[in-house]
Amino acid sequence: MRLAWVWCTRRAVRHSVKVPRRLLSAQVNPQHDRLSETTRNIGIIAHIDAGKTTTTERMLYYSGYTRRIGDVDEGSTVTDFLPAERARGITIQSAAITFHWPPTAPQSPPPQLPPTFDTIPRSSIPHNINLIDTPGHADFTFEVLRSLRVLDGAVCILDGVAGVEAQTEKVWTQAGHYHIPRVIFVNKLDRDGAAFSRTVKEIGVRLHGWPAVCQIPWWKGGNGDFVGVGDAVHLRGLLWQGSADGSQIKAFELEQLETTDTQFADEIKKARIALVELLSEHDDLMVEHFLEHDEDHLAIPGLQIMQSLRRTVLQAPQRIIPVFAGASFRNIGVQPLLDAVVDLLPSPLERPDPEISIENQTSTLQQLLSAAPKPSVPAKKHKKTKDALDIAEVRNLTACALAFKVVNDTKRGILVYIRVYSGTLDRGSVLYNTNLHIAERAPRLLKMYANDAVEVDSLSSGQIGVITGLKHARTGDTLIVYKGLQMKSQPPGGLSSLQLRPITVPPPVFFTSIEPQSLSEQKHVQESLNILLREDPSLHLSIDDESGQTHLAGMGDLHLEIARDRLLHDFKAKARIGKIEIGYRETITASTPPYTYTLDRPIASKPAKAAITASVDPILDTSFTPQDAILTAEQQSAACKNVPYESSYALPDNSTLHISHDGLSRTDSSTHKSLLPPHLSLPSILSAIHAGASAALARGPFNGFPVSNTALHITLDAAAHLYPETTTTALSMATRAAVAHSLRTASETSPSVLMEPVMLATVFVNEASLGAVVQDISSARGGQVLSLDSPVSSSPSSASSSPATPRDTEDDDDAPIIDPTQIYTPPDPFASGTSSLSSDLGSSQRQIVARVPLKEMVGYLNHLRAITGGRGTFVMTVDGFEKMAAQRQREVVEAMREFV
Ligand SMILES: Nc1nc2c(ncn2[C@@H]2O[C@H](COP(=O)(O)OP(=O)(O)OP(=O)(O)O)[C@@H](O)[C@H]2O)c(=O)[nH]1
Repeated sequence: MRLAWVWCTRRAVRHSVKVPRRLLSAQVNPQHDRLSETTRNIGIIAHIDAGKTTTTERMLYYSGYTRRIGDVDEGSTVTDFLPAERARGITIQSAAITFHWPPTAPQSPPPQLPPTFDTIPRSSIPHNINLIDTPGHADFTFEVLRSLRVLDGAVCILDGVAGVEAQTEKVWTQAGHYHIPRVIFVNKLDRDGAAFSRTVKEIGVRLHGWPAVCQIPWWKGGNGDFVGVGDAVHLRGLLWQGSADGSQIKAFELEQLETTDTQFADEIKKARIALVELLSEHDDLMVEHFLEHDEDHLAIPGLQIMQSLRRTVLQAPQRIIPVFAGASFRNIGVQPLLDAVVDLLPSPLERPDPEISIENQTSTLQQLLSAAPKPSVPAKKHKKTKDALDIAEVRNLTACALAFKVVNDTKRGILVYIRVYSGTLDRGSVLYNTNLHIAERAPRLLKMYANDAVEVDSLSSGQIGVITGLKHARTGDTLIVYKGLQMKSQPPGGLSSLQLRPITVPPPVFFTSIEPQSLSEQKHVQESLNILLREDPSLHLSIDDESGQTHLAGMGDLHLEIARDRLLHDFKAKARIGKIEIGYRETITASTPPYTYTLDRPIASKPAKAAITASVDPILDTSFTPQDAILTAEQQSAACKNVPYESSYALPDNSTLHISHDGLSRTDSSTHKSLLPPHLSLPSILSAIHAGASAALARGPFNGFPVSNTALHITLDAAAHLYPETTTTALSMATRAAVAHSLRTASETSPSVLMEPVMLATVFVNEASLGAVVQDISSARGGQVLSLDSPVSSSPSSASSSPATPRDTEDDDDAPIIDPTQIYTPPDPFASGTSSLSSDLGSSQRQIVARVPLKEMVGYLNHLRAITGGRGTFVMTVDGFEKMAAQRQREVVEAMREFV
């Protein structure tokens, strides 16, 4: 028997399907739901090298989008299109691609939907798949997080030899945090040492869900080459043979297999029984089907099994994890995986209402659109309450989208990838950017097919697409369309502060210096850096006024290495780039008396005069958290204390700013006229002081690192400090000079101390290497081991109660404790020895959680591999910044001096 999608694939490949140019733009409002229903916004997530890019290439090929299969190792893939990605064979920037599954013939009209999917599978109707390929390397975790926000479902790819790896576990948990339904593809089953069963058990134990084995591997003759899969849902064997590109698949019904390969047929039956039993525990309808079919596990139609799987996958939290098998490099298993994407993962219509924040309070988009916004949870650090928005204001909000990625394309310029969350965004719309508070027009809208693009007239709710020609929008910005909005105006009321799924950027812990090679190069270098920053908000830029150097800070050494490569090779910027160094912070230990600085010199050839009084106090915390290190722009600019004559702000790195402005009330401006020069207002003065103070803290007096744990006190005496020539620039410069002087005085009175980033590292090793690794962490690296666990024995509850465990939980305190012996798996023909899988699992893998200074973790992977015979892996996140002991600080400072 030939399968429908085999035929479709061949036909599509033959005709090289090109998506009709106006397919999407032809959609009018009544069709949007139909389009949404047949849309899947999915991501591929996994540990580095598990085979995401290889699998994506096959998906594009079988969907008829490409004519040949790209190869990661030859650097010819479609999705890894940055030269830096192709050179390293890894994915750095997530690429968003649209294709159709099953493939549609050219010019075919949008699909008609049946009244229900009770009698035919969803995968029999062409779906519009927006696929986001995410990077696997820990340095790009933020890129993964950013992608996760716009996904409706995900395929997690596991390496069938390595099993569940550290980064997979981390990303899986993050996806769970966003309640993203997931299916698993166990890849690389063609490789020596592939262990499907062990991997499935690891899924249960380490990913905390019940694996629903939908396919089992088909080894030729029971223990030979990997040739196909046994399909427990539809009770058949699928054999990939007859064509090198994997487009021909032979299906064998169970009855046929019973005569040709009894053992395999028996195993498919066992898998089906286990599947029905498992589903029955989580889905009442499956129990009904089971009873209707006289309790015969094999008699239940495949379609009903698929529907039951879908219901359980869409449950939140997700308890059942469908597992599929294959080897994408050998072109085995990808077409049924695509069917599973369509059949099991949700459409945008089936996703929870997206979170928003509006005037620093959280709510959901639907609550807002129903014109009854009820901000429920006050955002951290903000007490301000919000009046409900005017109904008319909300009605005029015609579209709302999130810019989730910005890419500089050599051919098309800056591409802003967006996901539309409500309404329809039309070509030429004026978009209001609620992060930057500016409006800009969307000149062109595109749907991206990897390197190819199709222009469309509109993008409707649930769709992912690209806007070209935007000059300002950055990754993470919210874009709204407000009826009648002009380019220079802003939407009324709180709408101008509407943020979709706000995300906190983690603090940068590495930095490098960048200097243009010549003055004439300065402009190009600056422009290139600006693009890099628009693309990646986890990069930070600061200018060191004293040395004139620009500092670029990021999340990891690879992160900065890639930024450097992009700058030098992709943007051809001529710049000298320094060594990648750790981003320490420095903090004062003495207070200073008030110091007044008066600026009295021309600025930009115009007379300028302003004065400011500043003093500083140390905040004596010995550590601070990543949340204290980074504040959102809104948090930084919002005064957190509403005393009329005093404004207080939280600053990054656990510092604070207190401005007292006697006589100038925040709540009553009646006195301002007599006290302020006519061209100044209190808000503009406060914002100038804020900017000057932040600039002074960006470079400390001790070693030039950003200053942390410092309370700044500014006094503004309107009568003594403000002059007719006072401008906001002059005020900002005076503040900066006054604060910098105070910091210097503090540092001279009592030496400043350094604070270093400390990481929370989770290291996975074999039992045999445990001692050596623990010894290395605690002695050689000065780390503190917090827990030693066997992942099998550690229950999720004990894991989450441990402060050491970096699992950011799925808000799921009842995650099941999975006993691996209760998980069905087929036998692994290549499993070693006589030990049972569960004891293998329990004894072989150990998990060490430790806090270790970042400095000691630089280059750790190579060392770990050396002492664990290549099997050890680890993940780490910033746990906070801590004061360094005197001896350690001396060593670091000396090393820095040597380097200078
Ligand atoms: N034997 C075998 N090798 C595979 C298979 N799938 C991928 N590979 C190889 O594994 C390596 C990594 O594959 P990629 O597709 O780049 O993996 P990735 O997950 O995209 O990696 P990153 O982009 O770096 O995160 C490449 O050398 C592939 O050829 C498979 O099914 N079998």
